[in-house]
Amino acid sequence: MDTRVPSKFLSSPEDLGVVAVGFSGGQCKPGVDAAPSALIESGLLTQLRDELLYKLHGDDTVHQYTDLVPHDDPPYRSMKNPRAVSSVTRRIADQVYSHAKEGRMVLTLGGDHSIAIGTIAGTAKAMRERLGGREMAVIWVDAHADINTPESSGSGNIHGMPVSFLTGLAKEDNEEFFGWLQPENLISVKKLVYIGLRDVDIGEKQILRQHGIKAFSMHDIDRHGIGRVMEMALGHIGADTPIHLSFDVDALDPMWAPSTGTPVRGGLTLREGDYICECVHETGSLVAIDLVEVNPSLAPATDIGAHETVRAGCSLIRCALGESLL
Ligand SMILES: NC(=[NH2+])NCCC[C@H](N)C(=O)O
Ligand SMILES: [Mn+2]
Ligand SMILES: [Mn+2]
Repeated sequence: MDTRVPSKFLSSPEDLGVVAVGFSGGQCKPGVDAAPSALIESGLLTQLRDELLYKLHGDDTVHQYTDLVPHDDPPYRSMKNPRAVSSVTRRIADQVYSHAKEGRMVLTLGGDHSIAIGTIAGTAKAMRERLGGREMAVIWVDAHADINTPESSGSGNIHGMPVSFLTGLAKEDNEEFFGWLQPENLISVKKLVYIGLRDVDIGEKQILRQHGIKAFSMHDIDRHGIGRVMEMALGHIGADTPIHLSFDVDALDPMWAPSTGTPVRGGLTLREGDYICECVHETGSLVAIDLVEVNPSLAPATDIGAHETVRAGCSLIRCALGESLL
């Protein structure tokens, strides 16, 4: 049954561009590159086609981007695998842009969260072009803020830095190291909203405070409930702004999503995660969604964990794309 809410900013909202990114270079644990295949094998795309009635574009093949990963990629400004992540995200930006400029909804299956440098760069540019220069908003659902600069990062893992590059807080002129990001690829810190935070580095807290970035931590969700938090989050963005939803599966409690590289206890229930996605769908403003950091090879104790995490990821995506309960 077609239960989708009419879309405000897409010219062909029933068309879904799918980008499957088998890339793990933004962090050090292998396996997160296998997530797109695991999600697809569990039937995600079939469900989107047959149950939610989307026309899928792009392909079922998972991009490995091996042609873009150099043999030798020494750190730069303390970033690990900087050339690989820069060139892969640059390619992703083109892929996402080409779907979004056609007025399609875009679904990107990661991969680690560094890939959001590409997805958001792609939609931000397409929305500006399609909507007369209008800025897009980003809802970043995550245990982490991923807003370290190369200098503030303790790990050097670029999956902890995408938001600093996307907001222009981290700057770099060299094309080899994200210098390809142009003003039209960036988003404003005023249009960024976090939900689910509970493991934020000291340097990141300073950045959030200094720029007055809207953030709803797990504490806020405990205090107000997820219903009120979503009202406040969407109220901050406003009804006339396209939304890119970037969902890190580690926002969910490890009880629901144990197979992920940097799990943090005290997270969202699966129902709260689904609710966030349903509310974003209901706005009619959603233009793109990323699901990242599912790592099927990290299954504590049994491989039931991997299966559960993949299932949770599929559920989040279906909710964001209009699956309704009744
Ligand atoms: N996308 C993620 N899971 N990010 C985790 C980031 C952890 C830590 N803040 C770092 O910068 O390394
Ligand atoms: Mn995270
Ligand atoms: Mn993240």
